[in-house]
Formats: sequence, C-alpha cells, structure tokens
Amino acid sequence: MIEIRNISKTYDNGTKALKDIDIRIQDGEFVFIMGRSGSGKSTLIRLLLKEAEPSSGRIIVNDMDLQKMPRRYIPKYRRRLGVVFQDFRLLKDRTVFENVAFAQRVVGASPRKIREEVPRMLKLVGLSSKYKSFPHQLSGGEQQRVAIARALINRPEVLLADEPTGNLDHENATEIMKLLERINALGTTVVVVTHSQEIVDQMGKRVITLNKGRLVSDERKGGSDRED
Ligand SMILES: Nc1ncnc2c1ncn2[C@@H]1O[C@H](COP(=O)(O)OP(=O)(O)OP(=O)(O)O)[C@@H](O)[C@H]1O
Repeated sequence: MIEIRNISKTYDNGTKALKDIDIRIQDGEFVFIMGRSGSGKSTLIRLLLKEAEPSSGRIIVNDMDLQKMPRRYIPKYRRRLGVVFQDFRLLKDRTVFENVAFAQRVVGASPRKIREEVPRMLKLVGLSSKYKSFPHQLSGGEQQRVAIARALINRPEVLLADEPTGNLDHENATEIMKLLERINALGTTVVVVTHSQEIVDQMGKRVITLNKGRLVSDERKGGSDRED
C-alpha cells in the first residue's frame, strides 16, 4: 500500500508544488494522477521515488516510511518500483533485448535467468519479434513497450508511469494503456500520471486530480473495486 499523508512540498525558491496531499493506494489498484502542467504531478512521483524530500508529511510505501529510510537502502527501495517516462529513456546503442536485460544485470541476475525472463517479458509487451532491433528502428509505441518491459523485469510491486503516452498518437496511447491494464490485472499496482482527459475517460479507473498543488478530487470513473 502507498500512503501519502498530509504531504506538502515547497521548493527552495519558494514554489509550493504540493499542499496537504493525502492519498492512499491499495495493492493492486490502477490509479491515474491528473492535473494541468505545474499542478504537482511530477513532484509527487519524485517524492515517491525518494528523489526529492517533502517539506512536511509522511510517505509510507509497503510499510516503509520513506523519511526514516537509511540512505543506503534507497537503491534497493527504488528497485521495488518500476518507472516509465514520457521520453522512454532507452539505451540507444543497445538492442531491445539488451535494454531489458540490462536492468536484470544491474541487480546481478544470472545469464540463465536473463535468457529465460527477457523473452517472456518481451512476449508480454508484444515485442518478441523485435528483440534484435535498436530503439531508433522502433515506433514510439514500441519504444514505450520496451521501457515498460524494462521497468517490469525485476518484478516491482508498483509501476509508476509519468506521462507514458505523452509522445504517442491516440492509437499507440490506447495500446499502451491496454498493456498497463493487463499488467495491473496480473497483480502490479499501476500509477499513471497524465494530463489527458481523453485517456482517463476511456479507461474508467480511479482518478486523482491535482490543481495548483492541491488534491481537488479523487473519484472512480466506472468500476467498483475501490475500498475507501
Ligand atoms: N526543482 C524545482 N525547483 C523549483 N520549482 C520547481 C521544481 N520542480 C518543479 N517546480 C515547480 O513546482 C510546481 C509543480 O511542478 P511539477 O513538475 O510537479 O508539475 P507537473 O504537474 O508535473 O507539470 P507537468 O505536467 O508540466 O510536468 C511548478 O510550479 C514547477 O514550476
């Protein structure tokens, strides 16, 4: 579970990016975080990744209080979260296979495990036939699929996606959303930042809306698995 308790974040220059935010996300939920540019969405993601510190409040992820977490534990903590970004952030000089395998090598996975699991993950994201391709040989949608495969290869409990469809056309964006939905159905908690009303409307999930750093609504569009 992710508990964001009374979080405020004021940057050093005085910008109040988040004000008194309370959010609770249960294991296995699919949640959108919506809001206009500058509403604080990326700040929230940075706080969850412990790339920035809140000015006040607490964040607890799976019983770990991020404010009390020893510095040396941060890399290990971050590996429990898969992250994808708008700009894919793939290694340009590595193949699709190598991009995904790299994330496993970093955590010391055996070559055998990599040989087994990378193809399985590429199948899940629908890219089995492209494993030898380089990023520049792929469409934007395909590149985002590689990024998703890489984010998931070490089996994180939570997938954080910051504007994952921001660089994609409508068709590709819809395909990526369907993929995230399938990943969620397999048990991963999925948190998607977007400013696309269209995507949010078409998905029928819980939507948390921020405006100028404040949480202005938290509602489920369709569906019924919300607990509180
Ligand atoms: N490092 C920083 N230092 C100072 N102010 C910042 C910093 N990062 C973000 N801000 C400010 O905090 C506010 C929230 O920014 P944030 O990036 O979280 O918004 P966002 O909703 O993700 O926007 P976008 O959709 O454009 O990415 C904005 O006013 C922004 O200018």
